[in-house]
Amino acid sequence: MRFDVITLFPEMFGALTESGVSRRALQKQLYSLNTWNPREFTHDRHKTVDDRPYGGGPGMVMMYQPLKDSVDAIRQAQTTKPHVIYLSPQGQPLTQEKVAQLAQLDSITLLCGRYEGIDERLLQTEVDEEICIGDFVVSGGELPAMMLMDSLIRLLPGALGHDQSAEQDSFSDGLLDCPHYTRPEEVNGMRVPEVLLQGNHAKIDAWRHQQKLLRTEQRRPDLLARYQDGE
Ligand SMILES: Nc1nonc1C(=O)NCc1ccc(Cl)cc1
Repeated sequence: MRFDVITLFPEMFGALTESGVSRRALQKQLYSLNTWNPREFTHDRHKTVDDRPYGGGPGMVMMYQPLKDSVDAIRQAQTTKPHVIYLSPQGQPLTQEKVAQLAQLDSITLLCGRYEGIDERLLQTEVDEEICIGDFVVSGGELPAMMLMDSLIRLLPGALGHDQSAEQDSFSDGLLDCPHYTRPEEVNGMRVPEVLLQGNHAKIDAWRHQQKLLRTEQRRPDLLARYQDGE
């Protein structure tokens, strides 16, 4: 998987490349990451990437030209046609199902906005889809982009060791995850459920599935409805 990211803060993406599953996957060359700073595609002394909004109002808007030139440079840098995604609260809500679909692509370009927004003409002409990671607002598209990238990277073959498989993830089967326990068997007077200690794997699997259903019904009945409809 090739990732290209358009961002004013490329150093933020060290959070992915410096630790954990995403660091190891990069070392194993399961994906590549190139960041592109629109400031390097400006031609004025002040490297201007934003300007005041037409129609007035607070804040600034990211200008079309530096972003367009960034996208053009990314298209020029590869033979594959990248799938261009803009992260914003105006996008389609991200689901694990969508992540699984995107994980099949060869090249994804992520456009990270800052300020109040991006000139709409760039979105209309260069962006294939807008994705929202939750109904809340953060200060820029970088953290949402890293969350999307992390959810994709962990699904790449070889990213998770054989002992952690993405198939058993919460949401991978549309249900919430079951409770987990590890040593010691008793801590502060609290014991591990006996079924998990007896080594009967059919019973353990049944208990875990029942816990997933119970937890989903209690915490996210909306997901249960979709699960039962076999969606
Ligand atoms: N929620 C979300 N899901 O995806 N992105 C978000 C989000 O809050 N982005 C902040 C943001 C996005 C674009 C611009 Cl120009 C400024 C700030």
